[in-house]
Amino acid sequence: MGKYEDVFHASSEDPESFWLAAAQGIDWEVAPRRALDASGAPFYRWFPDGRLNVCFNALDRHVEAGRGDQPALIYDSPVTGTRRTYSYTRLRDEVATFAGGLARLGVGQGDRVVIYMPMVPEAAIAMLACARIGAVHSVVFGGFAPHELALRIDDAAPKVVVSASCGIEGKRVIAYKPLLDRAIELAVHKPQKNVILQRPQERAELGTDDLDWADLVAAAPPADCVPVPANAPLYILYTSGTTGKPKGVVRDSGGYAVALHWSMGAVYDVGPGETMFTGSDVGWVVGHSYIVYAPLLVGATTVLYEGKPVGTPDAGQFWRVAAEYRVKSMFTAPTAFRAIRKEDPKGLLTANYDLSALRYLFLAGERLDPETYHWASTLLDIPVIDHWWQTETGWPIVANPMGIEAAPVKPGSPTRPLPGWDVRVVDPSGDPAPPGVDGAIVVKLPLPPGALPTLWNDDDRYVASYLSAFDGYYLTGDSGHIDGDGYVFVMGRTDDVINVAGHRLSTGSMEEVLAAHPDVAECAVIGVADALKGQIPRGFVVLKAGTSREASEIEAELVQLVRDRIGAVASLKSVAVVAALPKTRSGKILRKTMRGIADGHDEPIPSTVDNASVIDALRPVLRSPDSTP
Ligand SMILES: CCC(=O)SCCNC(=O)CCNC(=O)[C@H](O)C(C)(C)COP(=O)(O)OP(=O)(O)OC[C@H]1O[C@@H](n2cnc3c(N)ncnc32)[C@H](O)[C@@H]1OP(=O)(O)O
Repeated sequence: MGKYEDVFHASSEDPESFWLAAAQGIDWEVAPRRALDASGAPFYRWFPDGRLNVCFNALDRHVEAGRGDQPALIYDSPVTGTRRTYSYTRLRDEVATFAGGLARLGVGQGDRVVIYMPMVPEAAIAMLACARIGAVHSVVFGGFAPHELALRIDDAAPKVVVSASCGIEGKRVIAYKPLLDRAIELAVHKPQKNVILQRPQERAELGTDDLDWADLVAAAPPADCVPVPANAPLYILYTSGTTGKPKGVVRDSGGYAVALHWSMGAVYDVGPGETMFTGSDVGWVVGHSYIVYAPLLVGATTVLYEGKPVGTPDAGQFWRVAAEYRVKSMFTAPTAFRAIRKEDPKGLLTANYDLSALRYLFLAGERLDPETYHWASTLLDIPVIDHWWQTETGWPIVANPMGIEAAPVKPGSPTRPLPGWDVRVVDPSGDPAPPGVDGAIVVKLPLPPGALPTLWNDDDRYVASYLSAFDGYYLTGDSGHIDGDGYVFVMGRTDDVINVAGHRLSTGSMEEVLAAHPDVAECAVIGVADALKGQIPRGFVVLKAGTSREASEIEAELVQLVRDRIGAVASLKSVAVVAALPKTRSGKILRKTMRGIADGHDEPIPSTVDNASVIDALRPVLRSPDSTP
């Protein structure tokens, strides 16, 4: 057996010993004597008798161990021309002070704090400050519109919201405060205070419920770490479901800390004093896990980058960051690499930088197409590691573990399941699919430490969404197959969630927005293949009888409506008014057929179709987004 097989075998034969051994990488106030508590199955808990503080593990313990002068976080912002290095001591002190400020505002253990911020170090400081005092943060991605922020505020019911005066998107300055004000207006729950980081690019006008970040910290005494039970929630992170209401993924403290710490060595091969650069956003789980928590938990240096892979100002910025900070592991989404390749197809800009420290490129967040894989691995001549995981899981499910053993790569596959993950593929009746045959990808319960224990305030939805399709298994919502060598191939989704530039979005929630337009009788939104973003959404609407307005006018309104309600991140740029939508005889819209045709496949027409001529009429519109019916 190879080393991977040995480790995997150890994790599945005796998970209790395996995870208790991994737990030794964490400093506990009370060390756990048990790993798994299955007494409440299907709700599983990890390290039920342990107590810890995640912020202490991320910061204080490294200072106490003599690493206080080492860089913990490097802020690199080409859009503002700023570079700032936080040593572990400085980051610990700034986090402790902000935590003291939050405590002064009445935030205590278990209270929620919503963080709606651009990619500035204060976003990470606010997250760690919550962890320090046992508060639960919920970071909302800055590309979401007020309506989406309001939904999250209502669900999380935060005492305080932390935000900034503005974000910077390429060359555009986006004022955040009006978006926050609008969200609070829309929300039923009203936070007691908003803490606003004033940025020089655009200062916000503060109201009576607002506090300037600088004023808060100026008057705050530093707060100590508050040890919490391992099962205390560290954060809530919302993700798209099949309806407009996002799902609040809960992350526990102990299991997450153990899993992330273990993954840094086993998967990413990054340890104390080494540097990781994750080109993502703190609003996504990749940002939570591999910009903020995991690198700090192991005493590494993390790079927090405010900019884009291209255009800020050029396609060489990721190489610059890698060279300047001697990055060992770089992690980003395939879309970022497709964008770089589009701008610099031969990768000529790499020649300007010393990439000798760069050992690995990790890619996740969406399917890695073989072309991008080959381009990146030929250009960089280092292992390019596709890996697969989800907001729900918190850390990778399937990956080629660089710290254990590098397996031969099969382009199109993220390789084999990591220890802790018993991944299966099943047919619709729950029977195992034979090797190479596509089906639903599921994971046998219990999920390992770090994965979601439930949804915020919604155990029923947790069971209904993830556990009820196949008894004893977690439904990933992804489809694919496992080949004869145990390699997993993730091919797509089984629901109406789409992946646009590594952003997980619900077509159902976009349909809800289109359907709310007064002229729309019915609609469908589908995700179609896109060379740059992987997938993009396209909308199709049928107008109410008697509507006499210009179709183009309504189409433009609908595009704007989705942007206003969900946010720019939805990337819905094309909505077409059509005469009818294809349906089955029972009235179900044939979205899968529409998607197949739009993607240029020879899509079979289902025998249940009500009126095949509707499909014929729609075919040219589906094939070309610009053609009119
Ligand atoms: C493994 C578990 C997971 O999957 S966690 C999720 C992992 N996903 C990621 O890390 C996301 C990776 N993608 C990216 O970083 C970006 O999409 C990259 C590749 C950099 C491209 O960025 P960009 O060119 O802005 O395209 P986009 O599709 O992201 O943006 C669409 C429109 O939204 C806007 N937007 C984006 N972010 C913000 C923000 N924080 N605040 C305000 N607006 C934002 C963009 O500017 C863009 O707007 P517009 O349509 O051009 O006007």
